Order: sequence, then C-alpha cells, then structure tokens
Amino acid sequence: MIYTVTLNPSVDYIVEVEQFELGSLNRTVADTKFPGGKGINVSRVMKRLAVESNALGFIGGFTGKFVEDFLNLEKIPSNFVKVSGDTRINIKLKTEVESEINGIGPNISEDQLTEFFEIFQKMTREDIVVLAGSIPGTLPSSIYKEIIAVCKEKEIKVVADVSGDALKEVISEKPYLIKPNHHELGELFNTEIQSVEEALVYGKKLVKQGVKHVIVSLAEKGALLITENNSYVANVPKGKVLNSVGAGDSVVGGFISAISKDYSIEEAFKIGVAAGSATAFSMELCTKQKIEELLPYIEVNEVKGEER
Ligand SMILES: Nc1ncnc2c1ncn2[C@@H]1O[C@H](COP(=O)(O)OP(=O)(O)O)[C@@H](O)[C@H]1O
Ligand SMILES: O=P(O)(O)OC[C@H]1O[C@](O)(COP(=O)(O)O)[C@@H](O)[C@@H]1O
Repeated sequence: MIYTVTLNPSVDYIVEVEQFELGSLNRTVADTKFPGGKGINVSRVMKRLAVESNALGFIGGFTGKFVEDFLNLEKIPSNFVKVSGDTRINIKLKTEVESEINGIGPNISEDQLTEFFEIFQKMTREDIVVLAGSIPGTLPSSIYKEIIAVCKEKEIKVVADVSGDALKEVISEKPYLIKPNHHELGELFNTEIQSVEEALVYGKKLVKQGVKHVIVSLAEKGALLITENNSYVANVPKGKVLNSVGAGDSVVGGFISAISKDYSIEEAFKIGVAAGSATAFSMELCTKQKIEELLPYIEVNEVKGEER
C-alpha cells in the first residue's frame, strides 16, 4: 500500500478577482473549494491513475470534515487522526498573478501524535510512505525525521515533497525520492536557480548525499530527474495555465503511480511531468485523459557526457 502523509491538510479556497486592489473591497468573479495539502493531492492524482493509496495525517473541524467527505466521495481510503481545531483554509488568489496564503494549521497534542505513530506499526517493507507538505505549528520540526526513522526500521521506501528546513532534515535521511521545484532547490543551497543546467548541478549534489531520485521541476522551463547513474531532462508541453495549485503534487502522484506499475524510470518521469502540466492546464487536478493527451508532447532525454 502507498500511504500519503499530510500533516497539515487544507481546504484550498481558490478566489478569482479582476484587478485586485489592496486595501479596497474586492469582489470575486469566481471561487471554488477543494481539499488540499500535498499528500492529499498525491492520493487524488494516484486514484485518477487507478493506484490505491491511504491518506494519513491530522484533520479537524468543519473544514476537516469537508476534506474527509471529499475523499470518501472519490473512494480514497483515509485514516486521519482527529484534532479539535479546524483544518486550515489556504487562500489561492488569482488575479493577473497567483498569490497564496497558507495557514499554520491546528494544534496537535502528544496523544494525537502517539495515535498517528501507531498507524505505522501495521506497515511492511512492501509499503511506500509519501511525506508531503508543511508541518503544523505545534509539531516539532524533527517530525519528518522521526517518521523516517520508523520507516527505516521497517525498510519502507520514503518519498518526500517538503520544503525549507524540513527538506534539509529529510535529505540527510536519504529518501527514495524528493521533488523540489527550482526555488526550493536554490533555497537549500542559498542560491538562485534559473535554468535546467544550474538545477542539474545542485540536484546531483543531493544524489551524492544519498537521495536515490531527485526530480527538480522548473515550471514552464522543464524538469530534471537525477539518479545515481543517470540524469534525464524533460520539456513541458505548451498550454494555458489555469490553476497551478497541486501541479507539483501531480508530478509526484504521476511518478509514483507509474513506478508502482513497474514502468521504467524514464516513462515514470514522463508521466509525472505530464500529470504536472495536465493539472496546471486545468482548474482542478489532472485527469487520466488530460495526462494521456499531453504525453506525446513530452520528450525525455538522457543528459550525456561531461554534463552528467
Ligand atoms: N507554465 C507551465 N507550463 C506547463 N507546465 C507547467 C507550467 N507550470 C507548471 N507546470 C507543470 O507543473 C509541474 C510542477 O510545477 P512547478 O511550478 O515547477 O512546481 P510546484 O508546483 O511544486 O511549485 C511542472 O513540472 C510542469 O509539469
Ligand atoms: O503544506 P504547505 O507547504 O503549506 O502547502 C499546502 C498547499 O500546497 C498544495 O498542496 C499545492 O501544492 P503544489 O502547488 O506545490 O503542488 C495545496 O493544495 C495546499 O494549499
């Protein structure tokens, strides 16, 4: 079984405003709500690709109920620990540009954390754990390290889609896959990454540090997959971006789905990129049909010679 862990789920409130004016009353031209949080998006994308997963994490309140009901409706099994505060609402403001306000998340008690860790007891080495998203304010920043320690004992593969300090912590644990975007990769090395070539240099450093697979997404500029023996570069298809929320999560969901179906690493990478772009070109998360439509427009090439 693939378990996705979203410590800090959300209701994503997507608001469209024409000519937004700071400090004034603005009215929406459209708004929608979706369950969010990185692991939850990964589970939803995998479901669309007919790969089962179990969504774990902490939810609470009326917003938590919205998330749980939505997953039930999509027949995605979940086993969330219930907390007393409300699951956060993340605002995604679409004007001429996209802006986001992500909440800090509800309080999580010691007992609730213990309950969460108990779920890992039944996992086995055939399982995969996807750790994704931010850490709620009341949990220690070492939480991902603690989860990985439990996974290591059981020889469970760990995928991590996290950023900032959490990413630093996770890298030292040598996960199976990480997927920073180019900003997150740059932040890790205190630099700015603008191109695929620059991303390759820093992505390779992470593989040298023991991460098995590094996917670096660079939005419209393409994506990279770096493994111990090879590096691959992919273009992304051209299209109109409607809503990029969840695009990165879709790359992870697409890649893991394909790996779990024993596709080659290049093919899995291509499906991941197609899923990312299919989400970016949709109002909601990608569908299988949209992914399949985009696949012919994506080329994956091995990076050869010196550059490798
Ligand atoms: N402008 C775009 N055109 C085509 N695909 C895009 C675009 N922006 C994002 N994507 C797709 O979404 C993926 C993730 O986007 P990116 O912005 O790099 O990551 P994140 O969403 O994690 O910040 C990309 O690899 C690509 O497949
Ligand atoms: O946990 P964080 O880092 O605050 O991110 C949560 C947000 O990220 C998302 O999972 C989208 O992530 P991506 O756009 O990076 O794929 C939203 O659904 C959610 O609001």
